[in-house]
Amino acid sequence: MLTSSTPAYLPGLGGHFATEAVPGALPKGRNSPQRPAFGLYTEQLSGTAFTMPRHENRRSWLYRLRPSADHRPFVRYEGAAGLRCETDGAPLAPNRLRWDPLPEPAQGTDFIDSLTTAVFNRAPAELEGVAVHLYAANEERLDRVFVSADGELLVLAQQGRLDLMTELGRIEIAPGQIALIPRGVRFKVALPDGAARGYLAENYGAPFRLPDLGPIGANGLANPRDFETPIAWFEDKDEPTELIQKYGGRLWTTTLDHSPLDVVAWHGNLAPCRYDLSHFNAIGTVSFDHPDPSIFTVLTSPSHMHGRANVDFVIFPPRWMVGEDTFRPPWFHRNVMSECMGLLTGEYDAKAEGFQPGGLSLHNMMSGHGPDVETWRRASEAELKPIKIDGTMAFMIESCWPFEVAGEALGRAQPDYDLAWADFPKARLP
Ligand SMILES: O=C(O)Cc1cc(O)ccc1O
Ligand SMILES: [Fe+2]
Repeated sequence: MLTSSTPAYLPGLGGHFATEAVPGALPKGRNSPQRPAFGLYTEQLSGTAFTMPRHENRRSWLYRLRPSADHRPFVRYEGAAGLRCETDGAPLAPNRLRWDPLPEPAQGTDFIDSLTTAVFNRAPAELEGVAVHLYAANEERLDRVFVSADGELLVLAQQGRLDLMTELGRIEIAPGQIALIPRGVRFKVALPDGAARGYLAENYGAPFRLPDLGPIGANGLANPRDFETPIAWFEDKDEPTELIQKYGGRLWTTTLDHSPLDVVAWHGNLAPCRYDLSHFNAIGTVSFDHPDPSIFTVLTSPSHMHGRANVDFVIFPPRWMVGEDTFRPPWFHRNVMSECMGLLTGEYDAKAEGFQPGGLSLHNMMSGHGPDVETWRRASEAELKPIKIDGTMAFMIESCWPFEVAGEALGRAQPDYDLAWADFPKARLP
């Protein structure tokens, strides 16, 4: 049995896993025996309605030291002042926006208190929409556990590793790797490098899944075997532990007399996982034209309209550009979908400057955008030999619902982003 302090993982996405940290903890042949082994408590964690069709049904069975029902009332949590899906009250303007990375956090800022909302749409109770938050932490607080009842969390590490100690196991991610934490799964965050920065997309809607591949065939893009789910891990800790829950867009707190990360064994298909974006099998043109960025979809959360995503998580990874007679960077476009982009490392091929790693941009429904003037000039004049776009990883959280801008974030936006598209020379007719 694996007992080392290094997390161990089970490969695959969408499978049914069974794992126990103590031999004999997992019941055999049934979910809720009369007397579970060692006096463990049985709990079903449902990520979809009981009645969802089988291929979309997500739930796991947890066997834990204490039932998670054992807690006193939650009261409002007053920290994490930046985690607010609220506007400044003004109507949403059809402006393009871009942000520099978050400023240095004050000393002693942990992961939870560092969470800062940038953009959001819909509301948790609608079970649709997504919020994009950033984190920049420099303090480890292992006596505090976080959980979002509002949505599934997609964690994108940009600087510094995270050790996500979840109820279902421990996940380590380094910059360029992502983690997916299902709605309702509790976790605390260790910072092996002492500090960390990154992004958090909180998906209120249908759980993320791999996109259909259509004519691409049975393989490609993100392959299921590259996702890794942790084996069961738990802590047996009878010490005061603060449990901070995001619920209805607000934060709530209660203090337990034990760690809630006490799941000794579990089985099912609702579990956290991680994925290294360098495993993404990028597909692009080998003839001409710049394809739609949907070819770079890692994960999708469908909306109720077939083919139109509640959220697509899209990346722009290192890749060869070989298109002939083609303007190779992203074209000018106006999109019915709304695009929020971040940059994990390197440079993004549509922007010559101003879009920094750790930064964010917003191009909402029907906002004209695309290459900045410098990128347009270079790409229009470039010799079209094969070139490798390397050392870069941008991503997009694309949603069918236009994003609102958090009041606090609006004040931090770059004042002159529109200038990225000023001074294009006018076309000359014959
Ligand atoms: O706007 C962006 O930079 C994202 C994007 C990239 C691309 O290659 C095509 C369309 C698109 O929206
Ligand atoms: Fe775009």
